[in-house]
Amino acid sequence: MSGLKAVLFDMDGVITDTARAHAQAWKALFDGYLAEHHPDEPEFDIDADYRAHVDGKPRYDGVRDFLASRGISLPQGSPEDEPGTQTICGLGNTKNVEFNRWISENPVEPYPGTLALLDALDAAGIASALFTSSRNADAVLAAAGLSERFDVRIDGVVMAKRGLPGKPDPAIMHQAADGLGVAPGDCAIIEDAFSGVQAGAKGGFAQVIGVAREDNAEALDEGGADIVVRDLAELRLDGGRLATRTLHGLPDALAAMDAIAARLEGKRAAIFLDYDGTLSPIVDNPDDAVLSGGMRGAIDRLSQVAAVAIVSGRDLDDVRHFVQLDHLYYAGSHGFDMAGPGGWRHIVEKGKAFLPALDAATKALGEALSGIAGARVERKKFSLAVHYRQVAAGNEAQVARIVHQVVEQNGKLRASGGKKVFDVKPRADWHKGRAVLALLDTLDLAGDDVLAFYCGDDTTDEDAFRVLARDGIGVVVRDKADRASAARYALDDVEAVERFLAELAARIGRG
Ligand SMILES: O=P(O)(O)OC[C@H]1O[C@H](O[C@H]2O[C@H](CO)[C@@H](O)[C@H](O)[C@H]2O)[C@H](O)[C@@H](O)[C@@H]1O
Repeated sequence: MSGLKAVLFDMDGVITDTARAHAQAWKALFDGYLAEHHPDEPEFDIDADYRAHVDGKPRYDGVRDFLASRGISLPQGSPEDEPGTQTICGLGNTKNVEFNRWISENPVEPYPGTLALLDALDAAGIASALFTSSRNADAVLAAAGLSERFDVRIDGVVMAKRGLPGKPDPAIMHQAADGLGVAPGDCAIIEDAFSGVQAGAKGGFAQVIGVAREDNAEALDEGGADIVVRDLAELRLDGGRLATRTLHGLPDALAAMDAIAARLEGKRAAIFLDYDGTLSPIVDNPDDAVLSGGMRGAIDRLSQVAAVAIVSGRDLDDVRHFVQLDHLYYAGSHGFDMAGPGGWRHIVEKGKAFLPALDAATKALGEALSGIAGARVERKKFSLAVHYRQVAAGNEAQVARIVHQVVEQNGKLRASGGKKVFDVKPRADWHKGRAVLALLDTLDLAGDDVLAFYCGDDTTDEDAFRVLARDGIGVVVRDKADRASAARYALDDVEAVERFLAELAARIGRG
């Protein structure tokens, strides 16, 4: 197989975090329209309806397809129709007003993993281009500081001028490849929408990469993606093709100490450490996960030469009790609850609204799991964990079913799988990665003169690896089972973490 000559990127949800802005704008439009004209129809489902009917499509196609899914048809109208006009175009224009309001009121952030991949493509001499059905590409790229980043850009405005059909037709992707002078068979497509991966699969491209930031990996796979990742930080170039980074394939952080030290030169260090499975070995009973004296000493020495914070899924008080180093910063409940020396405390405001939902889920899960021996519900202030390490193998599927049922009925929470645990967290845009960024800000460490490290072992740590994918260093603790990871280095086990922290402290101390 020859190497890629170009990679073609979709925009919303692939380059910028604007897919949720579209989803919210569509919801505002359709909920308003349905309430007024079809009050018996259920509201627009921001996940299911968004993905099935509007994601990735040109604006007016999205209006038509969603309304058709509810058996509603409207006249097409014209693009000049005022927002609010009862036509396909009029409703599409209303959605656009909502979308533009969102981007004027919220920061538009490029994903660090995408920027890291773009850098790697530049370094390898592989061209990149952007295609999007959006007519707002100018505004979105400007807000993200990426106006000049792509030599070739085919957007919704160009599509309208050239009369190009929308996805799942691959015309827009072919035009982007043409613009670069590269044949489709030498290009990879990166897409987060079902209609987009379908288009890529039809279009004769060398590789189609699906980006499943939510629980839609299976759908993208079925749509024709060759590789599905959660974030582009999980991709690497291998022989000129895109491949997934996995725990077992990542370079060892101890062996790469010289390269790591070189990146530290002239910089201050900020070290973020997960607790279970990283600082203390995984044990059967969460109450027994004590920190060894050796590890405590290594963390303490590191904290003399760098800022150190512990970022855990555990309750804040619980993890502080295990670590027992009062001069460190801590983030508990997956980052919703933070504390530091001198009585500093910061509770993430948006977490508070979820306390009743967490209370209800704790009660429902406690009752539903009471008949399953070994199942345990651990409540943290802003999250909860359902442990099944001590559940008989034959009953594990039942625990999973109960957790998913309770979470679905609750509606305000989401569950993710970890090491023999389901972490149940608020359905809010907050996670360990956001907590790391917030702590860097708080500690005045958010500049270019700081190199941030994050060490972790489980799926919830991937959020932190992703935010540091370009400007920081993610180090993941390997597991027997391989899986994709956004980290850049790996360590074998908790002992290796201790050696790594000790070596890091020594090198920072010397340098
Ligand atoms: O973010 P972390 O600090 O890694 O916390 C993640 C969860 O860790 C704990 O559960 C895990 O470790 C236990 C003790 O080794 C083990 O018994 C369990 O199977 C693991 O999933 C903790 O109890 C949870 O609250 C954390 O969410």
